[in-house]
Amino acid sequence: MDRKFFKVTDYVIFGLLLAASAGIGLYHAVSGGRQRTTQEFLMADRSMRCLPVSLSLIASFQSAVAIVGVPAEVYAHGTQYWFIGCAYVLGLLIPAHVFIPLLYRLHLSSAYQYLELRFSKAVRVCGTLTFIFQMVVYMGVCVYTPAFALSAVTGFQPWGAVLATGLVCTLYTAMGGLKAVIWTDVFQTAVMFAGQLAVIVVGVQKTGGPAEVWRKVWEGNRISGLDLNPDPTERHTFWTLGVGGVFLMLALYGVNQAQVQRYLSSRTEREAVRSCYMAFPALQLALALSCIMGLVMFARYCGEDVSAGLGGASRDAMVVDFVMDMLQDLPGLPGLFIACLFSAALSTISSAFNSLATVTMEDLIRPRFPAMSEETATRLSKSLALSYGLLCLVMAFLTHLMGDSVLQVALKIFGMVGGPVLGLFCLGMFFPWANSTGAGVGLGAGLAAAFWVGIGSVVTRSGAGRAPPVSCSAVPPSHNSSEAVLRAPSGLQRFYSLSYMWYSGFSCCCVVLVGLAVSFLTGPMKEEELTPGTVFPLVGSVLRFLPDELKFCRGDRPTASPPEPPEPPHKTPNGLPALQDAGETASFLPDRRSPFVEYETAV
Ligand SMILES: O=C(O)CCCC[C@@H]1SC[C@@H]2NC(=O)N[C@@H]21
Ligand code: NA
Repeated sequence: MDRKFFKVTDYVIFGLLLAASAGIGLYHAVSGGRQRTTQEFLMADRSMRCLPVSLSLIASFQSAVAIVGVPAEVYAHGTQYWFIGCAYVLGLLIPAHVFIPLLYRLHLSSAYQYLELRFSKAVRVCGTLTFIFQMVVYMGVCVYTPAFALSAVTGFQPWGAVLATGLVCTLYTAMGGLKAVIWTDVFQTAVMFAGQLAVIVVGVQKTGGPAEVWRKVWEGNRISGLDLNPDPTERHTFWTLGVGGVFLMLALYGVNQAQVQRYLSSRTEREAVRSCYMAFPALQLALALSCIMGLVMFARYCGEDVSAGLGGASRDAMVVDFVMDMLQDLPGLPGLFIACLFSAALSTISSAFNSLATVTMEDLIRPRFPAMSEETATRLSKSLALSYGLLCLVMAFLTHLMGDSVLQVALKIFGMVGGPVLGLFCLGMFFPWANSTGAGVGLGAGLAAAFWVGIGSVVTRSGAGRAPPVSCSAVPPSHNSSEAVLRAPSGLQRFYSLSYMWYSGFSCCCVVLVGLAVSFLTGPMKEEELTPGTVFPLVGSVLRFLPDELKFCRGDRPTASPPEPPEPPHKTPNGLPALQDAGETASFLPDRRSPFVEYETAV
């Protein structure tokens, strides 16, 4: 690939992006409460409205990985990946109506405090450490991707870009806290969409217009139909993306601290729920833009077949090469696209820093030093954000060694690590019998199973998903070509060929099944032992319809008239009685009130 160098205007645009991001961070460092308390630094004073929160929700898990990885995926395999958009429906509805109501009313700062309320301090620490591992590895991918894609085609010193990104990001995150992170996310999401749109408009125009692009992608068999193949080892089908993708979305938008912190920073529960709804169209737009970019790239290059010999990683770099090819004679636009790439990276990395600092503070440090003063805690939180910044630069280097397509690496991380954490929360919220031992053993089993299949698939090089040859004429769809027949794996080989899109669902179910089994073996939880508000009410109402002998440990309930209910709690918007008033923290002491929140109206 010939090296295309930036012109002055490109450097100016890119510099403006970094300056604007740093500026927003500085503004929040010197305005409002000047970030003097952890409530402001980590929780934005719980004052955020739904618009910035919804854009920040998108930005947190839409990084350069998606900007580069999705077009490369569509270029090589067609638009099958677009079906992950079907997972966004349940992937946002369930967080809005299950996770947010339950977590918001417990008035938490960290999602993992829930695990202590429901299970034990040990389970909370395990959940926190698992989250930290997931985000540190993911951050490495997010820092590495734009820097190396950029250096592949512009001679930009890669580690210089990594340092610039890391430093600017650490600067505004460590100074401006969650408010700065959310407002820079809003700005960076706008830059991200603008950059992708520019590439698509110019790309279509340079490839002979929409009709010509459509003809080439259609003949090149890049428009995938609805693939209902039930085989779980088939890399991308409607089932792996539309159903397996729901578990992936729940692992991110339901229980991941970066997203939960945004829900908890909303001024009311209704604002948090609304931000979930508003995230839906923005997520669909982001997905559409990156998939269309891949199609335009295919229409542009299908005759030149530049990607056949390339591996996953270099196919990612090809996307940036395509963009430079399209935009090089339009001054400022290459700079805009690079700004888009780095905006996507910055908004994800800053969210990761801030959520990592929050859980480290709230889940690991503060419980050990309860007497710590507010300003020490705030200063410590800022230095934590800084240290995580440096750690992610190290992780960026390790990513360099992975070699796979970055989209694949990121989605595997979410599956192998996010899935088990999702399982832990589901075990706690939907299965009242689950106890701490079950939760701990279940989490371990889920992680072990996920790493077994994940590492097994890398070691045996199975489930890689052959890319069909790239040519303009119609090529046979990849899944029924000859090597698929040869590839029919059996036994353990088949297990290793499980589509990585099933990792979240598979590991989540492992945690729940093992967790329940161990809980029943070691004595299931009794109703009175549960902290109020830690089990989702749906379970309570379902149990009410069960015949009495199946009722959850209610056998010992006195048959006399039940004790008079405590003063009726005031209602929340959706009819559920509020478990905790705003200021209260959830009571750790078991309470006579049933953990299944009885409520008059159906949800
Ligand atoms: O872009 C990244 O950094 C990670 C790849 C996308 C992560 C998942 S895919 C489904 C959901 N939609 C998004 O935009 N991000 C998450
Ligand atoms: Na992002």
